[in-house]
Amino acid sequence: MTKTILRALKGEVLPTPPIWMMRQAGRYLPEYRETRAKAGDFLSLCYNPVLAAEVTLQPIRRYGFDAAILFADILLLPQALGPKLWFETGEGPRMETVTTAAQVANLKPVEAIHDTLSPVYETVRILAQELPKKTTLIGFAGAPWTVATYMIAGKGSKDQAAAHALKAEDRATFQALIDRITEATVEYLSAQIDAGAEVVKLFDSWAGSLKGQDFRDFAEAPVARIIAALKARHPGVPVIAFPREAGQGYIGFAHRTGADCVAIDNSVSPEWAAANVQIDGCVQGNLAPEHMVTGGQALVAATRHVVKAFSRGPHIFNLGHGITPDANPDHVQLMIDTVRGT
Ligand SMILES: Cc1c2[nH]c(c1CCC(=O)O)Cc1[nH]c(c(CCC(=O)O)c1C)Cc1[nH]c(c(CCC(=O)O)c1C)Cc1[nH]c(c(C)c1CCC(=O)O)C2
Repeated sequence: MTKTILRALKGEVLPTPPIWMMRQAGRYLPEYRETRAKAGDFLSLCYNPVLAAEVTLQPIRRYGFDAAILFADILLLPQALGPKLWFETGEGPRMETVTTAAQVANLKPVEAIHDTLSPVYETVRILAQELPKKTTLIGFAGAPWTVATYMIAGKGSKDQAAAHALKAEDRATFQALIDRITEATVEYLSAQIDAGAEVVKLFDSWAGSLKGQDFRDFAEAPVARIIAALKARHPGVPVIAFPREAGQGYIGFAHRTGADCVAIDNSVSPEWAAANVQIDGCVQGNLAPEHMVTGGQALVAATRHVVKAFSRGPHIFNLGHGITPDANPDHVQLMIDTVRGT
């Protein structure tokens, strides 16, 4: 019996959509907070295969999601290319910046990433052993544009101004950085697949700030390159792409990149996404994560709305973005029960 997530990714319309949740292993769960405290800090947790596998399994045990997503972070890959990475408590990630031709040239060669990232592959191997037979294991990486925004600014930013400035002022350096991340991402995801990942997902959290030709060049082209390289090496391993807040850019995204599924954020309606994106194949999404905080009848109604809007095509139920630390674990259960009709 093929796993439900893999069936949906092949284009099958299932009577009940399979379900998982972005950031399903995270601070809203007391058992996550406990394991994270044991690990010391977030990065130590990411690089501890036994504990990273443990937090990946926690939401599977508690809720029986149809997929588990490897516990790691999109910033581990740039860290493996050389720049220092740390997390400021209460503020988020900080990185050593890469903004000059010399700094791009000084990044470690792509083959060197495995020295840093081998614990992540070990986490995948543990999970491939320990997950229930019906649960799909999803590996992931950041898409090159989003990873580049953190490398260039050295932190998260609302408008990605530093990356847009480098793109405008030193196109060759910007392109060289995108190319290096693209090549490293192929090796990183390929190693995750070799270790046992059955699906991989590319997170382009800041795709929405790329407009017009920039969207084609930096949200689509690098993702298309990664998918083509992965398909050549691992035919049959599906790829989910998440060009968050792409808006009109969602239309035809699967065709132009080769993605098997497009994940949709909650700034567009499920009806719009069904009519414009799901016509090309499987979609994932797109309940607003705020419902995991507020719960109640509004959650039930919004969940039914998403399920119904996507019911005529292949669909994987998910949130439109990650669940937040202030979410209530009981509301997650209510969402799952509503989707599954139990
Ligand atoms: C932009 C981005 C990052 N990381 C990620 C993205 C893309 C998706 C998105 O847009 O949310 C992706 C990511 N981060 C994490 C995962 C693990 C798998 C999952 O459960 O989805 C995944 C897939 C764990 C994490 N990554 C992070 C946490 C919280 C860390 C903690 O325990 O303190 C988790 C569980 C930290 C992180 N990591 C990052 C930021 C900006 C932060 C700080 C923000 C925050 O505190 O929520 C970078």
